[in-house]
Amino acid sequence: MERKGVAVVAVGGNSLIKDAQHQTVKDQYEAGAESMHHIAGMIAEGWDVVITHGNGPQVGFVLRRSELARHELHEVPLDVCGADTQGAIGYMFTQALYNEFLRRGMNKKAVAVVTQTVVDRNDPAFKNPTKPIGSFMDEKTAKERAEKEGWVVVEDAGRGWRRVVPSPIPVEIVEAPAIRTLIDAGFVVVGVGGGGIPVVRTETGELVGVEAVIDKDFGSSLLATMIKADVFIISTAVEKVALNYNKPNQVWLDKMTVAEAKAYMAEGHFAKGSMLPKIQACIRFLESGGKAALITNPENLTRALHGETGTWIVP
Ligand SMILES: Nc1ncnc2c1ncn2[C@@H]1O[C@H](COP(=O)(O)OP(=O)(O)O)[C@@H](O)[C@H]1O
Ligand SMILES: NC(=O)OP(=O)(O)O
Repeated sequence: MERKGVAVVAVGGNSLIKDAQHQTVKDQYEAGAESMHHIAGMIAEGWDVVITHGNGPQVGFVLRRSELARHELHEVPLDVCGADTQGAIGYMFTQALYNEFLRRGMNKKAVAVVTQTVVDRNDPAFKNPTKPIGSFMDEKTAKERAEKEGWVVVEDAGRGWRRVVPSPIPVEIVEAPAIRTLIDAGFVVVGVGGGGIPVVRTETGELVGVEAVIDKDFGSSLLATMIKADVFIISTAVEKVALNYNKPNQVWLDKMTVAEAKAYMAEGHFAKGSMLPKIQACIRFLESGGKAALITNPENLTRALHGETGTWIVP
């Protein structure tokens, strides 16, 4: 089969948790399997794929479980909670892909890589938590937790209140060379879950975990740069990016250049905490030598790769 190139596909958190009523492991498996079904479609067409994913809700659930059990068991630091989510989501995705390849009669294998992401220990984000994790709460519960448990809480994009933690900028993906080697050997890789487990380098060059959650779009974009991916794809809930999103004069975009994306960003078209980091992550990839970035939803991945839909961002 003709090889089309290497694609890094960042799968959004909403692909795993549709709403507050569908959060069980079974629900998450089914939601993840749906995305894997669409990604298997692009693999069948010849793309070599690295799948990355969010972990915002899940890492908060693991942390909360640890806090609620502290009268009986040791607590789990946030970096280890992140590692736990990579394992659980990596397990779900690779199993869903295994079953998908079996059904399609495809000779492909998927593997999940526990991934560490180096951050700067002096990143100002450590003093200014911004990354929402875990469940949504009402304002009263959020304020009580802030008071009693020392949480920092914010109102998250009109959807309710959430706990926030530091989210430093990723500097290096430690396992990027291993991921590239696996791709070159024909594996489908699941990696950089939750943007990678945040670690810092000590003065002697050793790695140590830190309490933070990296933005998965930024971690995924850095991986795409480091492995020289041909295309960086963000798979989220919308088929295309819009100007004047959700307003009467909304316009869907087929394509924009980096310069146009920056101008639209300055005009405030992309919401902070949702579309803005995705556009910024695409710009970083393209300004670091990447040739093309694409934002679309899982069901339109192959159509978008044929140039029929999605929003393409080019240098
Ligand atoms: N200009 C825009 N165009 C399209 N979607 C937008 C825009 N601004 C904000 N959004 C919202 O951003 C969402 C994607 O962000 P988010 O839900 O945080 O992603 P994910 O969980 O997939 O990483 C879209 O589903 C849409 O609701
Ligand atoms: N780590 C991260 O960015 O996760 P979400 O995309 O689920 O918020």
